[in-house]
Amino acid sequence: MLNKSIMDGDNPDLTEERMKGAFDTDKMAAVIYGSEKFAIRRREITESISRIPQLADSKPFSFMTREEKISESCRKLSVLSEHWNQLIDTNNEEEALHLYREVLGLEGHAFSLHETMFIPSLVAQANDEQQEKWLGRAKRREIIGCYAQTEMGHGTNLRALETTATYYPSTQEFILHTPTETALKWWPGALGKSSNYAVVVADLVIRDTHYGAHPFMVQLRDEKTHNPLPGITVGDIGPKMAFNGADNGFLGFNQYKLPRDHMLMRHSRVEENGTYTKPPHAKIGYSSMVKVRSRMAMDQGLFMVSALVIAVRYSAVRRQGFLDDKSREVKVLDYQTQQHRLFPSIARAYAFIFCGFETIQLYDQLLIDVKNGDTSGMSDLHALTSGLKSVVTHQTGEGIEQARMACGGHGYSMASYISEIYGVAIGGCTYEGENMVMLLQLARYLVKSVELVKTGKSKELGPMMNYLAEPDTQIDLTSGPEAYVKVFQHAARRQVWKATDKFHQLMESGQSRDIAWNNSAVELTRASRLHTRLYIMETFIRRVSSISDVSIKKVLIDLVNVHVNYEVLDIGTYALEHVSSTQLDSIRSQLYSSLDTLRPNAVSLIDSFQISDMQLRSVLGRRDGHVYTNLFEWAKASPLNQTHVLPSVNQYLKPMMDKAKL
Ligand SMILES: CC/C=C\C/C=C\C/C=C\C/C=C\C/C=C\C/C=C\C=C\C(=O)SCCNC(=O)CCNC(=O)[C@H](O)C(C)(C)COP(=O)(O)OP(=O)(O)OC[C@H]1O[C@@H](n2cnc3c(N)ncnc32)[C@H](O)[C@@H]1OP(=O)(O)O
Ligand SMILES: Cc1cc2nc3c(=O)[nH]c(=O)nc-3n(C[C@H](O)[C@H](O)[C@H](O)COP(=O)(O)OP(=O)(O)OC[C@H]3O[C@@H](n4cnc5c(N)ncnc54)[C@H](O)[C@@H]3O)c2cc1C
Repeated sequence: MLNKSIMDGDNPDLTEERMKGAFDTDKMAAVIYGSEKFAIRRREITESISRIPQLADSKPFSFMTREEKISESCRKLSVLSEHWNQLIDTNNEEEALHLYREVLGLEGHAFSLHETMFIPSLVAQANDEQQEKWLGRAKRREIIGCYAQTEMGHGTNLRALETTATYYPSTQEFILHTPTETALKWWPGALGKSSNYAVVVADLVIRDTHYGAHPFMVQLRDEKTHNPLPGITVGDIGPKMAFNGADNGFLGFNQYKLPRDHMLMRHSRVEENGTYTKPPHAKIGYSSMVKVRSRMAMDQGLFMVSALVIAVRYSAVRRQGFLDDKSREVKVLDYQTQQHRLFPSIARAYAFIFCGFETIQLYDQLLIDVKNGDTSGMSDLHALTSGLKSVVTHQTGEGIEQARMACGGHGYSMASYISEIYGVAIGGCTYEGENMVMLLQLARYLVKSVELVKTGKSKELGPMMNYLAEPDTQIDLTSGPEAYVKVFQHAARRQVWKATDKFHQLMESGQSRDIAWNNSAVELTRASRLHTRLYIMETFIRRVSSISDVSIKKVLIDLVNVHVNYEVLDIGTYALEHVSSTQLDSIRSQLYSSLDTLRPNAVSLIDSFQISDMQLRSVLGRRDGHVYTNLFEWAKASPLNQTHVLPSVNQYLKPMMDKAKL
């Protein structure tokens, strides 16, 4: 049996799809998750969780109020705390994240920022003594932490953060203060009600000199009573578009005293007498953001996959309309439009995850290099992850929304759960740097790279930038996926040079640097997107080329073909400058035939992600495919259906109708 999801009693339409799969889904899982070892560990963890009934949702999550969701996730966290060491290797971040996803899903929880930003901030920013003091406690979850940087008035422009940390040598203390309403910390996940500690980013002030954003370890609540400490105002910012299981919060300080050694001092220092030592790289304090951005291709890929698991499985059991055979309605997955809606997103999800593995490794390496005093890789990774986070979040949003529409009416129901996935994923366009802003960060790097080429310093180009110095060449589209890479290289190079030229010309015409930049910004963001999409395509092809298993490689090449054809058509207006409209027509035909080729493996490709029903929380996406019976059961569980007549009917509608009858 190649598709390891096949089980007796499943919907026969799904079983039929799984029987068609031409590759072993366990082997594909090993490719997706980077190693056979981790793919096996994922399955073992999922299996162990299923043997602990208290870890299951106590009722359908979509019917819970916000308060119930928060309480439910805390209940599960307390159950988890009894089993942590048996379930996972607690030093393995990927195992921990898998456990969180399986048990707590994606709507957020008390530890939402603890693993992803609080601990990483301590790892990257605290010195050895500080790590000794806090890291163990954080890892053992004796304390709960978050990352409090954004303020009501400023999130993007970190240089304008208003919260101050003023150092007084006489007492060897910092005074944290929130000088205005707009200086309130606003948005940090799990800050409002759960966390008792935070890494707070504040403007360091010593003897009236402002040194800018620096991280501080701050206790917010009493460890015994959990009450806010004197001088601290903290609370929840209210319901959001999604992610409502998390208590994103506000935080204000009223002349709050903090001992000197609570500034995280691995890279910059304040001595007892107030002498300041600056860090080896000006932006080293931003590393927690780079860490999260380096994870986002992977995490967003998994969000998109969740929506696709639901939409593809449902499309295989949903029958509507006819093709040739008029005796039985077809699976909607057989419609070309449905395939065109879903398959390119499957390809992107695979591509994002492969990129994600690469950037996570790059961050881990950078962390080691920085600890050894080498900060030279920071700019490259900042540029790469800034572009990648922006492109993947945007395309993930598009892909999830298409998946929702691909499920027709039931896709709009919370029974599909796709709207929740969409709401959570789309937050990624904003958090960790608003997408336009981050595309412009990459653009700075691209412009500098063109300037290097223009001044004959191509040898100094960073990784992935050499193509900017190469001349356009003839493209032979019959030469395989590499030809499509060439199309992207041509298009990205042309756009990067065009945007840079525009920026330079505007400055030469007398505009200041900042105004010229702003007047070139749309073209610059286009350049960043093309460059990033080129990187995604190259990584995808490189990863697939490295695979040795024949059946896995074959289906992934089919997926690459969908990807390259779709992507080139998607940038048609840029591509037309390098390929003819006749060539584009032939790419279109190839795309349609690549959709056809992929069709028999569609269900196995998404099954290979091995996302459990517990995590999916979707009636439409159930592994067994028994959608309709369970849809009815799900609706019956609605609180509205627990009584035949609602109090509001007796209170308002009935009197109104009775009055109308008089
Ligand atoms: C969730 C956890 C648990 C389990 C997970 C399990 C399952 C997942 C399921 C659910 C999770 C779902 C959702 C998660 C939910 C919530 C999200 C979580 C966290 C969110 C956190 C946050 O949002 S934290 C706040 C983030 N804020 C930002 O990103 C702010 C953006 N702004 C900036 O970064 C900066 O202000 C700026 C870079 C835009 C500008 O900085 P500035 O100092 O002004 O610098 P510039 O003048 O522009 O540039 C000067 C040079 O410096 C270079 N630079 C800038 N930054 C860096 C850097 N980081 N590294 C290296 N170099 C850098 C820049 O390029 C310039 O270089 P030049 O050479 O051109 O001069
Ligand atoms: C779900 C979620 C979770 C979050 N979690 C945390 C957290 O844990 N900790 C934390 O500290 N923060 C958190 N945040 C805050 C988040 O990081 C910020 O909202 C984000 O960085 C964007 O900043 P902003 O809100 O100031 O947007 P703004 O900068 O006000 O953006 C508004 C508009 O202005 C544009 N704009 C701004 N500056 C420029 C520029 N220089 N050039 C061109 N256009 C520009 C943007 O593109 C956007 O269109 C979270 C946010 C969300 C939504």
